[in-house]
Amino acid sequence: MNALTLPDVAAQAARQALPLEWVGMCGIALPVFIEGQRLAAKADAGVSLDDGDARGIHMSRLYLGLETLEQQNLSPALLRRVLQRFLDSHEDLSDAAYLNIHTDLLLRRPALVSPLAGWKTYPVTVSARLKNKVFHVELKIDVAYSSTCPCSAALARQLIQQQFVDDFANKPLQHADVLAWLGSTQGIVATPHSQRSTAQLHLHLDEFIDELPLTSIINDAEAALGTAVQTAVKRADEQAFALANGQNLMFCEDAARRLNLALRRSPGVSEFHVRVIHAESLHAHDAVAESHWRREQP
Ligand SMILES: Nc1nc2c(ncn2[C@@H]2O[C@H](COP(=O)(O)OP(=O)(O)OP(=O)(O)O)[C@@H](O)[C@H]2O)c(=O)[nH]1
Repeated sequence: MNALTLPDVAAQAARQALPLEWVGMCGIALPVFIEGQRLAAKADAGVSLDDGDARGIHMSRLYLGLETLEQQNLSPALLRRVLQRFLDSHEDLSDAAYLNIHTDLLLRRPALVSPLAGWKTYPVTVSARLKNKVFHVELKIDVAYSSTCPCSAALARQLIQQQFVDDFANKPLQHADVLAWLGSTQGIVATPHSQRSTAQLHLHLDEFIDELPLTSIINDAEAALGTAVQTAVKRADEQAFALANGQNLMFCEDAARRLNLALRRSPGVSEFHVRVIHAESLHAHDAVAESHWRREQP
């Protein structure tokens, strides 16, 4: 056996005494359980280094502190336990502990009309912090949806009206002729442009919340928008999607306002910031709107 002890550089004094706000590891691969599903995740784990004289933190203790995340459903209570373990393993060094978990939530979504269903991924980040015994959790969720430009729709309708005037001027209107005209590209001469769009939701949760309201927030956001992107699609579903788009024409401002009004009613949410991005098909750039809300303190 080697009688030499292993050198421990972290235990040495720092060359330049200075506290640090965050020290840790980013991008640690691990499985997590969310709503009963085992998902591949990446974790960022860190603590503050308040003892400015200490050379370093103990990375391995943070790494090992993540172990319980593999076995139990991700909940605020579990996150708090992990953060407390970070602090307990860094007594006299750290006052604050941080954990981000990045994953893709997989939800099975039904088709609009047909009995089909399929999977959709929602990029999610769960961020937790424990500082001076105050625990804080935030969620970031991306929700994809379709937006049809209301201006483009109005301009297209005007062209269709103009075409109607041209095609039926000075002619007695026959029901069958009008019906055929309505079903032709010669009659419906223009269509509005739509784009795949993303709502980036950043939510602060109440301190004593029991569960992470991931699915309910996604459901609230998709219901508010009315045009969530679909999974398995037959023609009947596509037609229902066309109707949903026609009945939910949206500028990015409309989408941001809809989300704001819906999310402020979501239980357990104390504050949020919404950013919607319409990846325009009219332009080569995006249309973007942001909105913020914070519950008033009683
Ligand atoms: N603090 C720190 N450690 C690092 C860094 N990069 C790699 N490490 C390594 O992380 C490893 C684990 O550190 P510790 O947790 O202190 O390991 P240990 O001293 O064997 O474990 P304990 O006995 O629990 O303190 C060490 O081998 C460090 O060299 C860094 O930038 N900072």
